[in-house]
Amino acid sequence: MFRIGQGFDVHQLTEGRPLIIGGVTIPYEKGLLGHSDADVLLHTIADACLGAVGEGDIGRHFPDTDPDFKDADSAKLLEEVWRIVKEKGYRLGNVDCTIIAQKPKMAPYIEPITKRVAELLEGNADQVNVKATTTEKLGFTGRGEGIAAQAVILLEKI
Ligand SMILES: Nc1ccn([C@@H]2O[C@H](COP(=O)(O)O)[C@@H](O)[C@H]2O)c(=O)n1
Ligand SMILES: C[C@@]1(CO)OP(=O)(O)OP(=O)(O)OC[C@H]1O
Repeated sequence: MFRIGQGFDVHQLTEGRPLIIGGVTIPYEKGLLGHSDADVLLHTIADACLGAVGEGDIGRHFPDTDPDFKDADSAKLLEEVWRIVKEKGYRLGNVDCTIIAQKPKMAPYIEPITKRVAELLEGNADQVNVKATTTEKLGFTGRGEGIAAQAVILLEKI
């Protein structure tokens, strides 16, 4: 049996924060703003996982009003989400993600991000695909005001 889930998330770019995407710190003049470390890709993947197993979303599991999650490492949040997925008897089929960012150029970081996501979902790199796109300078992503990410995940019943 298979379950499918999708995720979408957006965070604002601001000065004075590190840019962390997919668990990888990327050198850039701005970082993402959030209650946690604002890792837009890991949040998106966590939401896709939770959606696939009918467990709501990350805000329900890790409220942004809870001081425990202030500046939280989103890898730890995804590990917790993955524990729920495994508890329900699923393993990774594959996950396909898109990072929507005008800048910075993501290409040099796609491989380390893919490896990290595979590690967090206890799969292999060939089960994880990470893409990036600009929005051709259109909209909030195009103006460099924020970064968005989306993901679709397929889980297989063990
Ligand atoms: N932040 C980004 C955005 C895009 N890329 C790569 O460039 C290719 C072309 O992007 P378009 O938005 O013009 O279609 C895209 O397919 C990515 O390979 C990137 O590395 N970083
Ligand atoms: C991750 C959480 C919790 O720290 O906070 P943020 O970093 O603000 O991220 P968001 O994607 O807005 O929603 C989930 C939150 O509850």
